[in-house]
Amino acid sequence: MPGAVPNPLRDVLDRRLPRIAGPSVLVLFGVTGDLARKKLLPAIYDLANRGLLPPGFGLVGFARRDWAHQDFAQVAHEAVREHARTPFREDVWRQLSEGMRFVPGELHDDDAFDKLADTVRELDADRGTGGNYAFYLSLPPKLFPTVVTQLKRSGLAESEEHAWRRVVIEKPFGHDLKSAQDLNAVVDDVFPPQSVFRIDHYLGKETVQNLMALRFANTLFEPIWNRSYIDHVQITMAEDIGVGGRAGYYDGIGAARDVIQNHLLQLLALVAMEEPLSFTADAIRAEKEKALSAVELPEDLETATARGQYAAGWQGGASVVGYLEEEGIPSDSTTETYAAIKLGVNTRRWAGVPFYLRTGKRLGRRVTEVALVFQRTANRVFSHTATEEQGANSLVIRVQPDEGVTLRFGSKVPGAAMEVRDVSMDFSYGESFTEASPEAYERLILDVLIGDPPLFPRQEEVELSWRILDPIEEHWVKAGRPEQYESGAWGPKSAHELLARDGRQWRRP
Ligand SMILES: NC(=O)C1=CN([C@@H]2O[C@H](COP(=O)(O)OP(=O)(O)OC[C@H]3O[C@@H](n4cnc5c(N)ncnc54)[C@H](OP(=O)(O)O)[C@@H]3O)[C@@H](O)[C@H]2O)C=CC1
Ligand SMILES: O=C1O[C@H](COP(=O)(O)O)[C@@H](O)[C@H](O)[C@H]1O
Repeated sequence: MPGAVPNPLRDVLDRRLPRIAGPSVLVLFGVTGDLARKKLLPAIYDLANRGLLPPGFGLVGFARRDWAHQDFAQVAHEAVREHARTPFREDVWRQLSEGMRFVPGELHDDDAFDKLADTVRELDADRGTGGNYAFYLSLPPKLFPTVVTQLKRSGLAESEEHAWRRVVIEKPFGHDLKSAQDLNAVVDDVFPPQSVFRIDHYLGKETVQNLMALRFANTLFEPIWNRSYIDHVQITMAEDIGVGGRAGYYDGIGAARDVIQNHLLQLLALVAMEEPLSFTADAIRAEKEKALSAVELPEDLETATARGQYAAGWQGGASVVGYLEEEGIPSDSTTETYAAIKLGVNTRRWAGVPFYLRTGKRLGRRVTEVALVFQRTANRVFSHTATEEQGANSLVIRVQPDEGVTLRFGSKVPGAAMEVRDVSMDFSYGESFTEASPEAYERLILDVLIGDPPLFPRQEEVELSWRILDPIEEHWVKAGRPEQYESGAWGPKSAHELLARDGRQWRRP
């Protein structure tokens, strides 16, 4: 019986069937923010355009603006025109915008929440969304408990028996272990675990999901995916943008809490974990949790970490201001905009293999990649000069923007001499697939509306990640001001020294 054959990719194959959201209302908090404008509203339109939202879908925005419904629809229209991936279609937009409502208010204001509850219920009745509501918290993290408490107080969190409620919580979930546990206690008091969707949008990226396909659907990589062959792993998330208009959110949070605690440690978990029993949420999360539990911090955090703050410089042919001169940033801020850390993973597969993680704003260019750098061969039969242009073999998963995978290895240079030089074998999504990659938020919002949890970290993963980061953050508080680095360069000197001490260097993506 074919269905009985164990096949870990079966769940993925099943996903080729169209998955369409059922009737529902999505309530979006923080609708005027950067994330909502650039990603969430365009993703909702793209889902509608692809026919993955039901015709009666409702969208309610909430923010501190004196807007009428049509003002919100106008803002959403501009966001969609500017950032959506699919072509603009008037009929799709009309249907979507007919289901849009806006409620102005402060999150602490009970009256505003009561108005929100009335608006959602009226829309539900108008559009026939069956009492199914999802609440998306695209807000500064300190406001998450307030909203969850208000959802309970206003009765919005409570559903009739036939309907569902889901809450989507943006990252970072807390700012340390204790606050993550406190936040979870608040959330847990209002929503059952299966209704809580902690978003880490990196898990929605095709290239990140492909890590599992690459490893577990091929015979080629897994046998060498271990300490016997791999010298070290580098995980890089570099951005060329600065803090932009997000001072209020970013200052005091910093690069490590903003993206290492979540995106980069999730990438580490996907690289380090063992093959899950299946692609169900429980099976994947269990393996990621084992990997995160095995993470070890080096003893000397001073030499195993680096952090920096961007100074003025040149980027894309223009001069840019330093972090301390950005609007809304205190001139004595010690928030880091660059962070690098060295971690170990104490498992049979990885013992002794360092994982170097780095992220920063205002770096040379925008690129995210995972590079597995292999041990060098003895090169016994080659003269030193024959291999001087050869580096270590590497397998690079190019997460973005040039999505694909590169295998780098040495090859004979044509000619009479036996000379070896590095060459690349490339897989590029654009060339290999006719199907375009959906934007991560498109995939994740759809999963929320369908109620499909595998791409959402659970509380245990969040807590394990804070356990890794907390001692580093504590060390940095004692260490004083972060080192300045020039905008447009590749981070502070201490980050380069971190690898140089180990006889290695950062890849230049
Ligand atoms: N921006 C990004 O690229 C990404 C962001 N995220 C996450 O998304 C979340 C939001 O980030 P981002 O959009 O960048 O933040 P912004 O600072 O750009 O937006 C914050 C939003 O929160 C609203 N808000 C703030 N205080 C209140 C309040 N007291 N009452 C009502 N509304 C309030 C603001 O509304 P108002 O107009 O009233 O001020 C605004 O809509 C964060 O958790 C962040 O980590 C995750 C991945 C990427
Ligand atoms: O989570 C975040 O991610 C964005 C970068 O996202 P990407 O998908 O473009 O890599 C980052 O700018 C932001 O600071 C952070 O909160």
